[in-house]
Amino acid sequence: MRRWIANVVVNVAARVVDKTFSYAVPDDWEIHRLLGSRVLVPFANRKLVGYVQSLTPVDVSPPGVSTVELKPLLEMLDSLPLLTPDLLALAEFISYRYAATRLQSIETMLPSLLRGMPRQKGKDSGAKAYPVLVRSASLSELQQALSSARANAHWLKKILADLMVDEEIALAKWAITPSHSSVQQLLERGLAQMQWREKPRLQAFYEELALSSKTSTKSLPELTSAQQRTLAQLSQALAVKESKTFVLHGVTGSGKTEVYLRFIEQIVKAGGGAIVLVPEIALTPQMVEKFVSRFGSKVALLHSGLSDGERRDEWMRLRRGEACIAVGARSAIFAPVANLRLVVIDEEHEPTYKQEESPRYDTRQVALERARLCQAIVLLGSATPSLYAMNLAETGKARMLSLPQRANGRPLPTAQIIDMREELRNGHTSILSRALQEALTETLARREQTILFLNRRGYASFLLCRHCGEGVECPRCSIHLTLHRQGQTGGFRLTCHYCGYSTPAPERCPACAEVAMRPYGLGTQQVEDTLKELFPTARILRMDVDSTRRKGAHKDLLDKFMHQEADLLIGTQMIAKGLDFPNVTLVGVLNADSLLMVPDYRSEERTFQLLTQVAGRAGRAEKPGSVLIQTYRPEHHTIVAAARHDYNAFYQYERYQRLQYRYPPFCEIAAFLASHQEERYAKGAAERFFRELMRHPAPDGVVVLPASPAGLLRVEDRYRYQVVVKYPEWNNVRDWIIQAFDTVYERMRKIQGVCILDVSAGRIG
Ligand SMILES: Nc1ncnc2c1ncn2[C@@H]1O[C@H](COP(=O)(O)OP(=O)(O)OP(=O)(O)O)[C@@H](O)[C@H]1O
Ligand SMILES: [Zn+2]
Ligand SMILES: [Zn+2]
Repeated sequence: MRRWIANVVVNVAARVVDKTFSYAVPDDWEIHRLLGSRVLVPFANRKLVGYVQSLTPVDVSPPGVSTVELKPLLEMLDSLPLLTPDLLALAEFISYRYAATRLQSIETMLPSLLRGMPRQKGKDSGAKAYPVLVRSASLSELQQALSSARANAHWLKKILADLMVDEEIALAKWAITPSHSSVQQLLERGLAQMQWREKPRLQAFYEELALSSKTSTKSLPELTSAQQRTLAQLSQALAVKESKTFVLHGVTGSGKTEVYLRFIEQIVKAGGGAIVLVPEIALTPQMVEKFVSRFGSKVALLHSGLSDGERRDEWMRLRRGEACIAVGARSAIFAPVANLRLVVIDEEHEPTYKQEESPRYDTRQVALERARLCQAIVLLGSATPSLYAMNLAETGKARMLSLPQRANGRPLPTAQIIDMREELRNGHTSILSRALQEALTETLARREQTILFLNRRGYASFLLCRHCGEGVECPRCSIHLTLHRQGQTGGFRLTCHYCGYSTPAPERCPACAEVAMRPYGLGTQQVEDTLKELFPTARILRMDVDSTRRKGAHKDLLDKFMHQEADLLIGTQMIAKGLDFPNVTLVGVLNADSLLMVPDYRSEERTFQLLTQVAGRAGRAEKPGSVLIQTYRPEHHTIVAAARHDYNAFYQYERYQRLQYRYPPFCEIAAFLASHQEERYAKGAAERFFRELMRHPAPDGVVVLPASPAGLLRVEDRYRYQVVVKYPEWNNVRDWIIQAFDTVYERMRKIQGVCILDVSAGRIG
């Protein structure tokens, strides 16, 4: 007789219990439902929830005598296992690759309502059950039943005819209840079965969208030859069924989305599933609409804008196979899509694909692993592929696909660099150069639309005393407070963009008490003011974190702009991504330099990406577009390359720099962060970690930078120190790093109790 041992990840957060615990599976349990399910286990005199990570058979002879003395599992908590085998394997990968605990890795995959102890579905669960009839006989049997039905059995004939078309139909279609005599007859004769389905709250949304766009789906555009070529290569890879990675480099407006849609259509027709990742779903409503209107409720949306209940419902629809396309932000990479054939990462270069809390995974890397486990395809799409993606292609781990022209055959907008030093020399101090003012005037006169991009929200970057030169810092973070105006006419406040601290803007300098405070550094609110003065009749919208706090505000603003109820849209990077407005012919970048000044090895890459994305919003339909880039550094190679749409020039230069100074993708970076309310503890912990590392010889090719203050020394009242390690490959350094980490982690926990050490492994891009 065969018995089973269940290896369980128990719901205890401590790092010391980061292992699986073994329990005996009671003999009468259904083993096939157990793997990946939640179970109740006895643990240190308590009953805790755990996740069954694996099952081990034990051959027991003679029957009834166990070779191991294990406590038995107490209860199975899921009727359908939450985690499929590929997700269980992926969780293992994540805890190994990003130095996270097994529990963290599993829980990061699940919607919060499906973590830990199952909750009773309360009023808010939203999932309402509705009855469906499911065909349970062959078509010929149904045909037979239909032809032998009595002439006046209208209902029966109608239902039978419908069931021959659709395998499953909601009773609502015929507006009848389960007790209807025709239904009862079908059930008795075994021709159909009654089942209950949960109705997700988002269903109404899907139905509405699908209806409103019925007309547009009829007229799908004919693919361009480049799109056709791309699709053909993807289809070929799909046919072989092995894991392949593609980097799709398509200029802005080249029709990447259409390629995703057509490819997914093929996949779904063949019974496969897909995951489509977008940087931030709230910022890409147009993308979501395209998917839902093409695929209806086969799409499940997964993102942070949903309520917990909605997220759970959407997740379960995928798990039960009712939906097969997951569209969502970063964490949708863990969507339980069955028969997964494709993962699309749109705008793969976006920083939001890196999770900045434990487990600190890079979505692109997780996607590659998941695809490997499922023999699926990964498609990394971008107008400005990241250095990471390009490196995959160069090292033979991915293949390049390209869409070098806009889908409608229109040229990319011409871009002009405006030298702001020249403006100043000529006595023009306005935030808008003369050229941009003129272009704006003309665009307004033509009744076309303009987008102005500025990378800073609020009114001004900071307040500075003209008398003593002091600024105002956040009392809890080592950063200057940003000046904000409340409402259209309200007073001014100083706000911390890190911790949210806010205080009325002082009239007198807090340091010297002089009335000499002046704002410096342009913010979106100030630009809005200036534009209202310059163009009093223009209709202006502002889009940034502050103007889009209300749920749905983002979409409302975009809809307004889309319906041409405004002439001018001012915004932060929120407006850079994926928007497709046909009437926008002018794009202005107010201060390209502010992007370059961020002290980070990625700031030039980021600048190039943002400038290209923003510029790409202009002239997307029939009318030609133009782009004006204001800068104090007109010769900077990044700005020049972006203005020329010269990706390759930028890429070659940047690649050389990264190689020369050894930065990702030519190595990986792991950072260890120690933080504490008292500076000496944070510093001490980081130093201790450094010493602990040094006690063992470093593997080849590893560089360790000694403990130093993190980018921002203090955030939310905690001092932060870090140790940075550069290494060629995680496999070779993992054990060396983890032993030092665990040692220091334990010691610090015991000595100071509150000192947190955080490990961030594997910065790859
Ligand atoms: N084959 C085609 N013929 C005509 N128009 C097309 C075709 N394919 C896509 N389009 C249209 O071209 C526009 C740009 O397409 P899409 O938004 O997919 O581009 P994209 O490559 O994702 O651009 P971006 O990177 O700027 O977001 C859309 O309005 C889309 O409907
Ligand atoms: Zn002062
Ligand atoms: Zn702060």
